[in-house]
Amino acid sequence: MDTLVIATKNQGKAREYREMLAPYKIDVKTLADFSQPIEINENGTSFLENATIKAKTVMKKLGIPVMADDSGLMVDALNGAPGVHSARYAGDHNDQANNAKLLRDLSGVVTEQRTAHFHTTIVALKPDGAKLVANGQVDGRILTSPRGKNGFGYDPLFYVEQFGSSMAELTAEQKNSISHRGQALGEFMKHFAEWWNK
Ligand SMILES: O=P(O)(O)OP(=O)(O)OP(=O)(O)OC[C@H]1O[C@@H](n2cnc3c(O)ncnc32)[C@H](O)[C@@H]1O
Ligand SMILES: [Mg+2]
Repeated sequence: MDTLVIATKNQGKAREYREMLAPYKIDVKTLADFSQPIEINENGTSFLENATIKAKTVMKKLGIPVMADDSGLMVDALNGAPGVHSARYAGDHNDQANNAKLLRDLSGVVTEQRTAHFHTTIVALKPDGAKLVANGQVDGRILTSPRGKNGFGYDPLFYVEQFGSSMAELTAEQKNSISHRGQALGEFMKHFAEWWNK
C-alpha cells in the first residue's frame, strides 16, 4: 500500500482525514508519525498559498507524496475575518481563546447578520511535481454561545441549518458528510487516481 502524508499538526484534522480516507487503500500518515521536526512558515495570504507552502515544505523534507489542508472560518460581518488567520485569531493557537474573541467581535450583531463560511483548500504534491488542488466550503451562522463537545476549533459556534445543530453537536459522520473538509476531500478523490498514477 502506498503512503500519503497529511501535512498537519492539527489532531482534529488528522482524525477527520483518517475517518474519511478509511475506505480507500491508502496508508495515511501525519506529521506525528515522523520523528524529524518540520518547521512550516504559514505566511501566505490565501488558503491556496498556505496549503501550497505546507505541502512543499513537507514534501521536500520527506520526499514522498504529501497532502496539505489550509482552512478557516470567514464571517461576513467581519469582512471575511478571521480567514487565513483562523488558527491564531486571538494570538495563540488556542481554540477557546479564538472562540471567545469571535463572540466579543460579534457582540451586538443580530442573528441574520451572523452568517459565516468554513473553507478548506487541499493541495497535494508528489516528488515529481504533480499537483492536485481541491476546495470545499460550507455555510452557517455564528451562535451567541458554544454548543456541543465534538469536532474542534470553531465547531461549537458554527450553526448548521440543515441539522439544526452546531458542528460540535454533530457526529463525526454527520460533520464529514457536509463539512468544508468533507467536500474538499470529495472533490480531491474524484481526481486522486489520475494524480496518484501519473
Ligand atoms: O496548519 P495545520 O498544521 O494543518 O493545523 P492548523 O490548526 O494550524 O490549521 P490551519 O492553519 O488550516 O488553521 C485553520 C484553523 O481554522 C479552524 N478550523 C479549520 N477547520 C475547522 C473545522 O473543521 N472546524 C472548526 N474549526 C476549524 C481551526 O481553528 C484551525 O486551527
Ligand atoms: Mg496552520
